[in-house]
Amino acid sequence: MAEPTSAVSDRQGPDDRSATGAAGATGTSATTAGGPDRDADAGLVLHQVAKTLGGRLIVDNLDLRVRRGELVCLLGPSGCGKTTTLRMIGGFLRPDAGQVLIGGRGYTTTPPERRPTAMVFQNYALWPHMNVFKNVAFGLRLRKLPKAEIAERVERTLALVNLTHHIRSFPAQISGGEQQRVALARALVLEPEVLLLDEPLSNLDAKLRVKVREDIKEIQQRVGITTVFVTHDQDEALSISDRIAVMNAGRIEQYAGAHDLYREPRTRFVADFVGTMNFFEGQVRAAPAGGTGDAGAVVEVGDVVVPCHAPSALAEQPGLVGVRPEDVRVGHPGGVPARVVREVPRGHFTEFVLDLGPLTLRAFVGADTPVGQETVPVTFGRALVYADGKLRSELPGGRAEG
Ligand SMILES: Nc1ncnc2c1ncn2[C@@H]1O[C@H](COP(=O)(O)OP(=O)(O)OP(=O)(O)O)[C@@H](O)[C@H]1O
Repeated sequence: MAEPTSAVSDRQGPDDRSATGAAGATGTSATTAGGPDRDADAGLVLHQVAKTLGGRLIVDNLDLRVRRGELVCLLGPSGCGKTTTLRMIGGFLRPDAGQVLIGGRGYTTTPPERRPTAMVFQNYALWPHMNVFKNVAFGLRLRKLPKAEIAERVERTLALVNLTHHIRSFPAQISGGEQQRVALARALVLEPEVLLLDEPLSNLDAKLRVKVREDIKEIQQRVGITTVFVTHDQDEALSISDRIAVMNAGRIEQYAGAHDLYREPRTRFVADFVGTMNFFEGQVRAAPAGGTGDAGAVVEVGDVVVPCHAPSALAEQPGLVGVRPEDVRVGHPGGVPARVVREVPRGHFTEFVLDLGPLTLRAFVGADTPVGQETVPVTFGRALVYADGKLRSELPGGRAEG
């Protein structure tokens, strides 16, 4: 097990003193054109970080800036390079190129134990023969801190994660969620500048995962610690992050808050990966005068013409159109008739599967929408238009998207 790391006391990171290893690891000032952001207010900066493993480029010139105290999720499908990126931040892997800065200091080539970072692993990596106190105290003992200080810091941290009552328990005597909180305490007790979490909830059942992720968020906010959290679970990322970096094939496709990521996915990949999206080939045009009520545009899919209130762009040619299920509006006047294929009650909303001739759509509608009808009128609230995999957001006359 790698031991989490100690804080570095002077303003310079070790990279600034010993220029070895990764390309460009040293001496770049904040004012250098194209250089990294050395702003000490940036909790963590990755600048053009790259890594090849087994002859494959796994992380591809990645840039990331995490503000002090911010919780950022690296979200992406299996194999996209999330863990590799996290391991480079923690010092367990050395980048082939690029720079890692923490609090404005360079740490690109610094070993894990000399970085102001601490990692929480997927499998907790607790020592089974040590009780909770000893597990949490382990890193402080290695640092040979005085006994009284160790006891004080361990007790304070266990109180923070609400585990004081288990201080003498062994890992096998506590639940999975509690074990995860011990792992968190073991990282936090070192008072790192950056906390790294690698799929920390994947060993927990679904209900407990929700509870523990809320605990982690609450503790992270209370401590105000800069945090990078790796997950492939979009629900987890959307619910706890200040910002989310969506990764695909070693690159960040989009870096934004949960709301923007969901409402304004900049690429087809993000639109598809985050949430549910109806995608189809269609043409988005200005509405013919007087034809579609108050909708300013229409989406044409074959012979079907659906009124649309807020398209991201109008296009002369058919292209890829994306409509979120909650933007498929059911029961509005002026809509085109759609056959109801299926209605699935989902508690606070109902999922409709709708047949519009050339198109099958999913719609999420309020639980108060009448059910049991054969056909329903359909309009679109918002439609996103993608060209070459990228969101088109220009509208004629500079009209902003509604
Ligand atoms: N030491 C290695 N040698 C060769 N290939 C590796 C090595 N470590 C990782 N890889 C490959 O790099 C790719 C990215 O791995 P990484 O663990 O970063 O992905 P990830 O996004 O965290 O995925 P997951 O969600 O499945 O953990 C994978 O295809 C993996 O097989």
